[in-house]
Amino acid sequence: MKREDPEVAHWRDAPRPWPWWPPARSPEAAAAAAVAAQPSSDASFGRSVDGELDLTKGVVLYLDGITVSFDGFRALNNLTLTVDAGELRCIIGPNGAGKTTMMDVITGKTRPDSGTAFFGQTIDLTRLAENQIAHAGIGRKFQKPTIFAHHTVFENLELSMKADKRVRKTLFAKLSSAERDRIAMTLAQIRLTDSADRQAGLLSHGQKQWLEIGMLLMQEPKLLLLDEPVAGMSDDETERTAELFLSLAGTHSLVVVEHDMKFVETIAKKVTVLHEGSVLAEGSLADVQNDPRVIEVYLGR
Ligand SMILES: Nc1ncnc2c1ncn2[C@@H]1O[C@H](COP(=O)(O)OP(=O)(O)OP(=O)(O)O)[C@@H](O)[C@H]1O
Repeated sequence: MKREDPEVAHWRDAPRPWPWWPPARSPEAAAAAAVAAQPSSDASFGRSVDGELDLTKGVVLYLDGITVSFDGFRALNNLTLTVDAGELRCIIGPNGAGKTTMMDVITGKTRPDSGTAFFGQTIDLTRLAENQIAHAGIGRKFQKPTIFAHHTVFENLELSMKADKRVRKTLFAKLSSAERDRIAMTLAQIRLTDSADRQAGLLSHGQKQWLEIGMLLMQEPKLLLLDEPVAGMSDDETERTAELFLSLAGTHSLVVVEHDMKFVETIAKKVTVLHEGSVLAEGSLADVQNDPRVIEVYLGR
C-alpha cells in the first residue's frame, strides 16, 4: 500500500485553517448539530445551511446595517450594500476603512454586533459557521497564496475538488473522466495547462495566485471574495488576472478588494468606496473618482 504523503496528512489533520475546505462531517450532520444548538422555536436555522442558493431577485449578497465594534471602535458602522448575481464588484477605500472586516463578516470569521447579512434570499450568514458558509458557496482568497508547494499543479486542483470523500481517498483514488475534465477546464481557465505537472512551489508569484484561484474554483463557489489579488504581480500577470476575472464574472459573482487603481479601472463596472466602516460612494470608477467626498478622504490624499 502506498504510504500517505506527510504534507497531505498534515493538511488533513490540521485544525482547518482553510475556510473553503468543506466540513469534516456531512453538511446534513453539521446542520443538524447547528439546529440542536439553537432554541427549539427556531426551525429555519438548519434549512438555511442545506438550502439551494436562491438568486430569484438577482442579488447574491445583501449586507444591511452591519456594525462591528472592537473595544468600542466601530470598524464597520451601519454598512449597507448589495451585490448582484454575476457581478464583478470592486471595493476600494483607504487603510482601515473596514474592507477586511467586511470580508470577515461575510465569511463568518467575525460576527456583527448588529445588522443582517444574506447570501441570496435565504441563507443567513450571521447564523452559520465559517465552514458552513464555505460549503454554501462563498470562497475567499487571501493575499498570501496557500498552495501545496510539494505537489504538482494538477494535484493541488485534485486535492481541492469538492467531494464528500476524505483527502487521502481523493488523492489516491482513480479520477473519473468527468473529474479529469473539470481539472482540465480549470487548468485552462487559470492558464496553467502547460504547467499541470510542475511542482507548485516552482511557479511564479502570479501563477501561484492563479493556482489558488483555481483551487477555489474546484470548490464550485458562487461568490468569490478576493483580497488584493494582484499585489506583487508583474504588469503582464496583472493583465492576465484581469482577463481571468472578467471571464469568471457572469457565471460567478466576484467581490474584489484592491488598491491598484489601474487594475480596478480594467475590470470594474461598479466600485464601492468604503470609509470609516460605511459606504461613502458607489458607481462607476469615473463617478466615484469625481465625487468630492471621495477626493477629500481618499483619492486626493
Ligand atoms: N481584531 C481587531 N481588533 C481591534 N481593531 C481591529 C481589529 N480588526 C480590525 N481592526 C480595526 O478596524 C479598522 C478596520 O480595519 P480593516 O482591516 O477592516 O480595514 P481595511 O480597510 O481592510 O484596511 P487595509 O486596507 O489597511 O487592509 C482598523 O482601524 C483596524 O485597526
